[in-house]
Amino acid sequence: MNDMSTEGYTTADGRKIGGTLMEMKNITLSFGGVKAITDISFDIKEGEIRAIIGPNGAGKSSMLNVISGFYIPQQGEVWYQGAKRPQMRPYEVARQGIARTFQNIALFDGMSVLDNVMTGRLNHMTTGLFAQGLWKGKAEREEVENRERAEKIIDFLEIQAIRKTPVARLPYGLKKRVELARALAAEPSLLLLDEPMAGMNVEEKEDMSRFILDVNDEFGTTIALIEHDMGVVMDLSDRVVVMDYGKKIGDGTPDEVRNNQDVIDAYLGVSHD
Ligand SMILES: Nc1ncnc2c1ncn2[C@@H]1O[C@H](COP(=O)(O)OP(=O)(O)OP(=O)(O)O)[C@@H](O)[C@H]1O
Repeated sequence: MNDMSTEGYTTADGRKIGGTLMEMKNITLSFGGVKAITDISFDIKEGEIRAIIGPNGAGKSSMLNVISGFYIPQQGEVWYQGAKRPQMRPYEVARQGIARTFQNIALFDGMSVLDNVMTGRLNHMTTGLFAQGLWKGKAEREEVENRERAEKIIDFLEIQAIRKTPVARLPYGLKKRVELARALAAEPSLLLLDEPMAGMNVEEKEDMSRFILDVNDEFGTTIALIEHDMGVVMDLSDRVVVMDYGKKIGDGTPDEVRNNQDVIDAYLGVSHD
């Protein structure tokens, strides 16, 4: 059965957005007595930058974890590339082309930037150790391709100068960029960013915003990001889902969401720089 909408749209800045890539249908997720997500539905279209925002504890991380297969909702369906997704482990979701970054950086601290980015290529290594022994040529070709791809992304995100540096020595903002590089190395169809700007200073936030826009523009990558800070995402996103206490209270373009009374109420008294 194909439930994929072909309906796209054109953004205010003239970019063409395609049909539905992912659809969350009536998702409900509880932890014991705590309902983290209550009956939420929304879609993500090909090529768009889609944000999920909301105050503390709204359920944003839980939703990202449902998309990436870390949490299995008690109710609802996840549709991806036109098919209902069966229950899957996170590594299987990753193999389907969904890559993510984490709120708390999850890199290999002792390894160089290049080696960390190379770990993003693991899903593209078809030759296992045994096969590498039998078909040395194929394994070598694959290694060269993987390296070329990693280097291309390193150039693109302007981290060439630190490609040999162990990640542990990098400042926070650069670590976040390396994490983005690693996720991109997987050539994802859908890139999930978990609070990519959290803990950053204004300049780092501006850099990260620019890289997110450039990635979307250059590689056509569909991006879904969650963010606490409403101001940051409004300039960046094509459409925004707003969550509050596990419920969806708004969904639309940044302008629509900004003028939504429920959203204004939810954010009143909540500081967001
Ligand atoms: N593993 C868990 N076990 C129990 N409760 C959880 C778990 N994860 C989240 N929750 C609860 O679910 C609700 C939603 O949390 P979630 O982390 O998804 O919100 P959030 O919008 O991402 O918040 P923040 O902006 O603070 O990161 C909260 O009440 C939280 O305490």
